[in-house]
Amino acid sequence: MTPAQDIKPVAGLERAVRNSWDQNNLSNSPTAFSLAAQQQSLSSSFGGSFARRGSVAENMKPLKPFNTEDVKILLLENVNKSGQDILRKQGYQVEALTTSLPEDQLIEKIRDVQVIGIRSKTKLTDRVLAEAKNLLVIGCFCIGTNQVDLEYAARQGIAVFNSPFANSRSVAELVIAEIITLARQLGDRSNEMHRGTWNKVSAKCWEIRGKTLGIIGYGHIGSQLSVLAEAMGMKVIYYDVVTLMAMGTARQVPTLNDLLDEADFVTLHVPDLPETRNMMSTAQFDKMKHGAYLINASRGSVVDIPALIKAMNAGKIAGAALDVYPNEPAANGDYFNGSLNTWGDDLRQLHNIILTPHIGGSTEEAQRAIGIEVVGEALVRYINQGITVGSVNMPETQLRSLTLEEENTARVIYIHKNVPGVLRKVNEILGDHNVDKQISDSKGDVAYLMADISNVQVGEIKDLYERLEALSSRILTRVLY
Ligand SMILES: NC(=O)C1=CN([C@@H]2O[C@H](COP(=O)(O)OP(=O)(O)OC[C@H]3O[C@@H](n4cnc5c(N)ncnc54)[C@H](O)[C@@H]3O)[C@@H](O)[C@H]2O)C=CC1
Ligand SMILES: O=C(O)C(=O)COP(=O)(O)O
Repeated sequence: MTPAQDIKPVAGLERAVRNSWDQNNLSNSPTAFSLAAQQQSLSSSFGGSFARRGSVAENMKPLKPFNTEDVKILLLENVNKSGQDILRKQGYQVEALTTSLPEDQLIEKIRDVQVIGIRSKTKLTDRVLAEAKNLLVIGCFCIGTNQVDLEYAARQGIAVFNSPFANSRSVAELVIAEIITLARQLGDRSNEMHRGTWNKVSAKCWEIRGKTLGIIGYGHIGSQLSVLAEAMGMKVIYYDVVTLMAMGTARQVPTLNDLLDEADFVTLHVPDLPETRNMMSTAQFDKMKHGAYLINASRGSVVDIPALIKAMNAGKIAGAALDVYPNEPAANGDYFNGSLNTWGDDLRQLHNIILTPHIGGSTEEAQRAIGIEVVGEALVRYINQGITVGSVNMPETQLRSLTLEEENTARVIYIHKNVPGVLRKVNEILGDHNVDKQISDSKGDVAYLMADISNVQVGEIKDLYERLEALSSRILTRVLY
């Protein structure tokens, strides 16, 4: 059973109508989750077609106490079927596309959906998110979240989730393969054979045993790689901005230059941040050992490609493997056609360079695991129960899952500006009912409040909802029951 099957939607009044941070520019027009529709689903829930008390077996089924089929989900970039299946089983409307979309088409589609699932290519900028009036949640079916304006999303009340380590192993294994491939010039030999040339050489081909691997960024991927590399007889050093426990006999070095001085192979596993942009450029290549190798499977922004080309042409760098690039296309097809990158042709001419199309995390195992994790442990729990554990841009809050046995109970979710006095006003409104549990936390400008209230009648929910919506601190109100 997937975790998502345990998370039942709580029956409910859902409203995705949102105010933007600037209350004056707001559209309050009802959406797919309009009040009328909610009331309709509400009355059908209580009109006998939906029994609140059911057998355990009945409760194991994906229930539809509110119209889950009203929830529209757009999945881009070939999100794995494992995730799609769970969403469809929940009853949501799922549209799954194999590619990313150009911005104008993305804007057109995002206006209409409550949930979007993306991978590393789709850029959810403030410009795009400003149009996403119905969006409740973004699922990044990958590790990196640099493609989403996380702060802007939070200020719009849109939670963002990712899969923090389900593809780490796949990346680490790819890098191991690349280290050996570069050390033995396998790419060149294979290309020669494909062209019909037998070129048996041992000059400048090496074992990796006893060589030093320098890992920049010792997080999930860097530390996995460290273990694999040591098992193959390499010495491992690493550089990270934080002090981290070494795996095995690896050793943290204090500066990037220390790492570049010592390493035979340098591999990058840092996120895309202002501080990591072009962190490998001319000065860093100059610092590397003569005949060292460079591997980048992190983000294309981290390596200055023209500087790498120069260092390789000068013979300073003996080989490189690139999985990521500054501009990556939205779909499979032509890439090095000269229009995207002026350096494309120069890169392709180099010897002993492995160029892969951002496939570090592209294995069956990783994609299946990511699909299940992002959907089951993030999206469904968030849509159905408002739980934000694992969110990368909202405070992490959790109350135990509400069950359908709990009569006259509602879960209030109130995402609001993190300003003084909000809790007092919210509690004045909730105070007419019995507040069983409440949790509130903030992250930067945004705070997230969850409260389970009992002794609330269905007829009272609309009023409760409207009073919360009227508060000036409000970003998004949801009442689930
Ligand atoms: N090629 C591919 O298909 C994939 C690429 N990635 C990329 O790999 C990156 C790393 O992934 P994880 O290891 O899971 O991330 P992580 O967050 O676990 O580790 C990143 C490490 O980099 C360190 N770091 C941050 N800034 C630094 C700096 N300026 N200098 C040195 N260290 C710094 C952090 O302290 C952290 O320890 C992701 O952010 C993503 O962009 C991730 C998965 C697949
Ligand atoms: O997980 C990541 O951050 C990756 O870079 C993998 O991206 P992808 O899912 O292959 O678009």
